[in-house]
Amino acid sequence: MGSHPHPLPTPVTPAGTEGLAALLARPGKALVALDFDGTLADIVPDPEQARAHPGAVPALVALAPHVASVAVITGRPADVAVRYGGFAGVPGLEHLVVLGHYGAERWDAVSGAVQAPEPHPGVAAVRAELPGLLAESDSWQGAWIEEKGRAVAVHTRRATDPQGAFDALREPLAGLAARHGLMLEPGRLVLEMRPPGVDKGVALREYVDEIGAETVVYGGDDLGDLPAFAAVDTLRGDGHPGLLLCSGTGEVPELAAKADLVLPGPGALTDFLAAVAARL
Ligand SMILES: O=P(O)(O)OC[C@H]1O[C@H](O[C@H]2O[C@H](CO)[C@@H](O)[C@H](O)[C@H]2O)[C@H](O)[C@@H](O)[C@@H]1O
Repeated sequence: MGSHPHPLPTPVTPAGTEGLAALLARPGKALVALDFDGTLADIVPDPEQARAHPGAVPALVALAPHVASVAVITGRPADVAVRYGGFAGVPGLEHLVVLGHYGAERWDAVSGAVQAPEPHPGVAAVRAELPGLLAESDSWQGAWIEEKGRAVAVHTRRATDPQGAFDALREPLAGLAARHGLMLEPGRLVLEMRPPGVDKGVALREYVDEIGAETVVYGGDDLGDLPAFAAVDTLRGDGHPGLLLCSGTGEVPELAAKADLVLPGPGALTDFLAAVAARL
C-alpha cells in the first residue's frame, strides 16, 4: 500500500467500508455509477459552461477495464452530458453508458445513439406558460429558464437573491408542473419540471439488474441523487455491497448525511476514483 502516491480515504460507515472492500476484492462484479454536474463536473454559474473536471475522464478510463460497468446517471439530456463530459470516442470508455433525464434517456458508447421515449405533452404547455409566470413577481428577479428538451428548468444561481428566488418559486412552479402532469425536481438552485415515472433510483436499480452487478458504487451531489442513494441502501439490504459517495462542499447536507464518504467536490471525487483504480 505504501507504493501508492494517492491515499485512499476511508468510508465513515461499516456498510461503506464493506462496499469499498468488495469493490477492491471483486472489481469485475462492480458497477460504478456517477452523477455529472457537481460530481464529475464543477458547479459553475452558467450550465452551458459546465465541463467534466480534468481528472474525470482519466479516472473513468483507469477504472473501466477493471469493473463490470461505468455509468453516468444525470438529470441532463444524455447527449448534453456526453458532450460536456467529453465521453464519446474515448479509448477505454468503449462501453460507457449515460442515463440522461434521470434515466428516461440512454446513450451508450457502443452505438453512439440515444434511446428516448416520446416527449411528454405537458412540457410544451409548461414552456408556453413559464415566461408569463416569471414576469409576475420581482421576488425571483434574475431567475432564468434552461430549455432541456424533455423538461424545463428554472435556475436561480444568478438571481439577485438566489436562495430567496428558489424558495419563492418552489410553490408556483410545483403548481404549474402539476397542472400539466409533470413533477417538480428541486436541485442546487434549480427547479426542474419534468415527466414523472422514472428517477435515478429506478434507473440505477434497473441497470444493476441488467448487468447483474454484485457491488454498487454511486456518487452524487444533489437532491436528485437521493433516490439512487436509497436504491443502494435497498440493494445493501438484499446482500449487495454498496458504497455511497457524496461530492459536497455543504450545499446539500441532506445527501452528505446519507453518504459513506464525503469528498469535497469533483476534484477530490475523481482523485478517489483514480486512487481506487490504482489499487485494482
Ligand atoms: O443530475 P446532474 O448531472 O447533477 O444534473 C442536475 C442539474 O445540473 C445542472 O444544474 C446544476 O449545475 C449547473 C452548472 O454547474 C449550475 O449552474 C446549477 O446551479 C446546478 O443546479 C443542469 O443545468 C440541470 O439541468 C440539471 O438538472
